Amino acid sequence: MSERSVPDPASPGLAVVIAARDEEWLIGATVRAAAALPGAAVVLVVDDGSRDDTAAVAGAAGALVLRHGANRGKGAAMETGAEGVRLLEDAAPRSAPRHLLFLDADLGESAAGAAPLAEPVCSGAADMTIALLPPTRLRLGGHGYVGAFARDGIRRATGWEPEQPLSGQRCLTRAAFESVRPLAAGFGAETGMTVDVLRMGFTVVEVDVPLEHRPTGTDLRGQLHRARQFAAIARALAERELRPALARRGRRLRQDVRAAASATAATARRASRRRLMGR
Ligand SMILES: O=c1ccn([C@@H]2O[C@H](COP(=O)(O)OP(=O)(O)O[C@H]3O[C@H](CO)[C@@H](O)[C@H](O)[C@H]3O)[C@@H](O)[C@H]2O)c(=O)[nH]1
Ligand SMILES: O=C(O)[C@H](O)COP(=O)(O)O
Repeated sequence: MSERSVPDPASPGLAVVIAARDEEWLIGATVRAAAALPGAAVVLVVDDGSRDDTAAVAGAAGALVLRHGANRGKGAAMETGAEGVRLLEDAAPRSAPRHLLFLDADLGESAAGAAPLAEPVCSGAADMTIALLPPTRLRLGGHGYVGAFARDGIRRATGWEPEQPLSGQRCLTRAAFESVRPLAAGFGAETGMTVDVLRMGFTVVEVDVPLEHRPTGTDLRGQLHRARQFAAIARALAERELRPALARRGRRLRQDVRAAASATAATARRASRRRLMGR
C-alpha cells in the first residue's frame, strides 16, 4: 500500500500495526476501518503464520502485509510490524517517527472507534495509551482470571493497576516502544510492555473506546487459549521480577572478581618485594 498524506505535516501521524493469525473473516473490515482513522498514514498487517487467506484479504483491503512463514506469536508479530514501519521510514526519512497504534485483527468495523486512543499520544499528554473496552462487550467468556493475574503482576512490578491489562489495542510513541524492545514473547507482550514502559518513566493512561473484539469462548479451545495466555504472562512477569535480582547478582560477582584480582595483585607485589629484598 502506498503511504497516504498526513493532514497536519507537523504531526508525526500514525502507523497502524495489526498482528493477525487466521483472521480472514474480520481482517478486511479491520484494515478498512483502521485506514480511515485520523492521522493513519500506513496500515501494516503482520500475518503470523496464518493457515487461511488472512494475508491476501488484508492486502486486498489496502494494507501493507508482512508474513511470518511460521507462527511466532503475538509479541514477535508486533515487533515485525514495528520493524516494517522503521524500514518504511528509512526509505522515506521523516522529521518525526510515526507513533505506533497496535490494533487486533478481530475488531472489524469497530476499529473505527480507535481514534481516542491515539489522541493523548499525538497531543503529548501520554507516552502510551491502553484501550478500555466497554465491559458489557468484554465480559462474555471466562472468569477473567488471566486478566486478574496480569493486573496483579503489573501492580506488584510497578505500583500501577490497569483496569484491562490484556488489552492489545494501544498507542505509543516510538521512543517508548524502542525503549522496551525486545517485547515479551507471545501473549506476554502487553503485560511485559506495560511494566517496562512504566519502569522507564513513561506516562501511561487507559482510554475508553467503543471497540468490540471476538470474545474467548468457554469451550476447550477457549480454555486452552487462556492457558497459553496465562503461561506467557507468567513468563513475562518472571523475567521482569528476575531482572533486578540478576543485575544485583551480576554487580556482586563483578565486585568479587575485582576484589580477588586486586588481592592477587597485592600478593604478587609483596612476593616480588620479598624477592628483591632477599637479593
Ligand atoms: O499466535 C498468534 C495469536 C494471535 N495473534 C493475533 O493477536 C490478536 C489477539 O489474539 P486473540 O486470539 O484475539 O486473543 P484475545 O484473548 O482475544 O486477546 C486479548 O489478550 C491478548 C493478550 O493475552 C491481547 O493481545 C489482545 O489484544 C486481547 O484482546 C489477534 O489479532 C490475533 O490474530 C497473532 O498475531 N499470533
Ligand atoms: O479474550 C480475552 O481477553 C482473554 O482470553 C480472557 O478472556 P476472559 O476474560 O473471558 O477469561
